[in-house]
Amino acid sequence: MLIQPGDLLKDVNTPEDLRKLDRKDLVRLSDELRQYIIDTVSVYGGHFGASLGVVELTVALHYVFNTPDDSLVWDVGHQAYGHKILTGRRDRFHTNRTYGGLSGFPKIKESKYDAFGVGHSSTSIGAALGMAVASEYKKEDSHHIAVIGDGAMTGGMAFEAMNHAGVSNSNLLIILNDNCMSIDPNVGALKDYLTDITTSGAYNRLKDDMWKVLGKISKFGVNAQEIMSKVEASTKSFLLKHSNLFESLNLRYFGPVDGHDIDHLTSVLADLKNIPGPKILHCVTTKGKGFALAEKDQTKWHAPGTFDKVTGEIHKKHVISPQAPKYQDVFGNTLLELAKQNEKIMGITPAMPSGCSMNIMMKEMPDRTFDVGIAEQHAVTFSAGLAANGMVPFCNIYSSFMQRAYDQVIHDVCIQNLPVVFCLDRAGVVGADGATHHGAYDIAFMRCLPNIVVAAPMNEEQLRDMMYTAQMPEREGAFCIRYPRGTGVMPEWQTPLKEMQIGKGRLVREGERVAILTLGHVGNYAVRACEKLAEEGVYPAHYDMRFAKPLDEEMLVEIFENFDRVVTVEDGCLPGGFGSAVIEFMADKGYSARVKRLGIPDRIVDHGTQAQLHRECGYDTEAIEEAVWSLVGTEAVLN
Ligand SMILES: Cc1ncc(C[n+]2csc(CCOP(=O)(O)OP(=O)(O)O)c2C)c(N)n1
Ligand SMILES: CC(=O)[C@@H](O)[C@H](O)COP(=O)(O)O
Ligand SMILES: [Mg+2]
Repeated sequence: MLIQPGDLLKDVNTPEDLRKLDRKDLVRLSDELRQYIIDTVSVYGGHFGASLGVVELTVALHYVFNTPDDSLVWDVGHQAYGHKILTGRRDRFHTNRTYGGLSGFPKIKESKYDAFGVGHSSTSIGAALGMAVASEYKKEDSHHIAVIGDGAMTGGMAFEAMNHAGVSNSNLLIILNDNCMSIDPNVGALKDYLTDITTSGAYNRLKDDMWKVLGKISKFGVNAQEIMSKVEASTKSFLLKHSNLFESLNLRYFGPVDGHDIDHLTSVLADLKNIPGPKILHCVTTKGKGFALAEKDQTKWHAPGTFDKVTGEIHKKHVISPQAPKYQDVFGNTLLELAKQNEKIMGITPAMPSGCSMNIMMKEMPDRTFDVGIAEQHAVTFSAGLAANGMVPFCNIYSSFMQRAYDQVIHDVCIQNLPVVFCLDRAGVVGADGATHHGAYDIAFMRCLPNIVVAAPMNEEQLRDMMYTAQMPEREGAFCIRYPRGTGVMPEWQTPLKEMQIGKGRLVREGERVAILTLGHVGNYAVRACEKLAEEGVYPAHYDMRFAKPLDEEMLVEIFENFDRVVTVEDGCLPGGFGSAVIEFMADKGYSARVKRLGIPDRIVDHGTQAQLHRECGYDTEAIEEAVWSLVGTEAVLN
C-alpha cells in the first residue's frame, strides 16, 4: 500500500529541495512529514514516538545546515525516520526494517546523508567530534551536529565525548533533544537537572533577553561573544542551584528552546552556525508529538507495531494458539516469584524495564529494582557491588547491549568470582532491529571467561529452572542465562521451580547415525526436523545440551563413543560459539567425527524477520534436516 505524501513533501526528495522552500512553508512541510510518518508506521510498523518528537528539529537542521557536507549524526537513530524521508528515501520508506529493505537506523552504506551508523545509544557526540576534528585538520569549513536524546545522554560515552569536546576547539554542535523519556520515563540526577533548567522561570526569562543580545553580538567577532558568554555563564550559575553542567565542561550552552517551534528553531540554528567552537543547544520536545495516544502513553508508543491511525487500536501480532508467553515475561514473572522467596535478590536493568519485563518486579518491589539509565557498564559494576555485599543481583541486559560492558564482567565479576546473575535477553538474531541489535556473540564472549556458567534454555520451564538454580545460596561466580527475543513453546509455563544440575544436558530423542546437539531455543527446530526426518526413514539422535559452559563432558563422551557424525546448532556466532566448544572437546579428548556446525556465519547479518534470518544463516528446521542428509547421504534410504 503506497503512502501518498502531501503536496509540499512530494516534491522534497533531498535537503537541497527543502532548502529551496520559503521559511514560511516549513510549518506545513513539518505537518506533512509528521503525517507521512504516522501513515507509514501505522501500516508497516517500526519505532514511532521518537520520530514524531523531532519532526521540526529534523526539518530545521536540514534547512539551515548544508547536509551532507555538514554532517548530521543521530544518536540511537530510532528517531531518524523524518531524516530518511527527507533524504531521498521517502518512496522506499515502506521497506523500513524489512528483509532487503531500508535499515531502521541511519547507516553509512545506505545514504550519503547518514553520516554515521547508529543503533546503540550515546555514540553520536564522540562520532561527530571525530568528524569535526578531522574537518579542522583538513581545513574544511563544515559543521558537525550530534542529535542526542536525554535518555542517550545518560550513557557514559556521552560524557566521555563531552569531556573531550570541551577541550577541543572544533566546530561541534550538540542538540540535546530533551523529552523526559527514554523508552520508559528517563531516570537519574541528570534528568532532574534538565528539568531544573527547563522549569527555572527566572533563568528562562533572563535567558531570552540574553539570547537576543547574544544572537546579535555573534556577528561582531569572538571577543564580544566571549565577554557575553562569561556574563551569561555566571548569571546562569547564579540563578541555577548548580553551575551549568555543560558550561562547566566548556561547552557553550544555549536553550532551553521549544523543539516544535520551527520558526524559532530555524533562527536559533542559523545563529549557532556563526558561533565557533563546541556548543550544545537544549531543545525541549514531546515524544509522540502530534499523535495524541503516543503523547499520552509514550512507552507503549515507542515501538507499537502496526495500528489503526484513526482509532489508535494496536494490531495484535499473528499468534498461534494457545499462545506461549514471551521469554521476557517468563523472566519478569519468575524474577518476582524468586524475589519473594529470596530477600537477597535485586533486579538491575540499564534503561530497559519494559523491554525485558523487569517492570513486573519494579512495580511490586521498587526498592529492590534499579533502572540505572542507559549505562550498561555501570549496571554490571553496580551489580558486582551488590554481590560483594551479600546480595544476589539479577542483571538483565540485552545481549548486544552487554557487549558494551564486557570488561566489567571480567574485571568486576569473574576475577572476583562474584555471584552475579546475567540474564541476556534478545540473544541470537533479533529480527527487524538488524545488525546492531543481534545478540550474536554472547556465547563466544562469555564461555571463554573463567568463573562463569553459560546456560541457554530450550523452553520456558528451563528458563525458570536456570534462574532458580542461579540464585541458590552459597553459589559462587557469574551465571549467564541467554534467551531470544519472542515467545517460547509452553502455554502452560508456570512449572514448579526445581534446581538444575549445572553443566548437565539431556537426551531429547534416541537415534542412530547422526547426533544433533542443540543449545537453547533452537532445540525446538531440531525436534521438528527429527519428526520430518523420521517420516523419511532417518532417525538422528537429539541432545539438548543446555550449557555452553561447563559442557556436559560425560554426555559428550557418550556421543563421540557412539556417533561419528554430529550436527551442532546454536542461535549465535559460529566462530568461538557452542559448536566450537564441542569441537574443542572432541580434539582435546582425541575423538574424531564429521561435525557440521550450524549458526550465525562469520559476517554481518542485516535485518528481516527472525525466521528469514534463521533461514539465511542456515540454522532453521530445514537447514538441520539438510545437514543430517548431507552427513548420512542417500545410503539411509537404501538401508
Ligand atoms: C547501548 C544501548 N542501550 C539501550 C538501548 C535501547 N534504547 C533504544 S532507544 C532508548 C531510549 C533513548 O532515549 P532518548 O535518547 O531520550 O531518545 P527518545 O526515545 O526519547 O527520543 C533505549 C534505552 C540502545 N539502543 N543502546
Ligand atoms: C532502538 C532500540 O534500541 C530499542 O527500541 C530496541 O529496538 C528495542 O528492541 P525490542 O523491540 O526487542 O525490545
Ligand atoms: Mg528522550
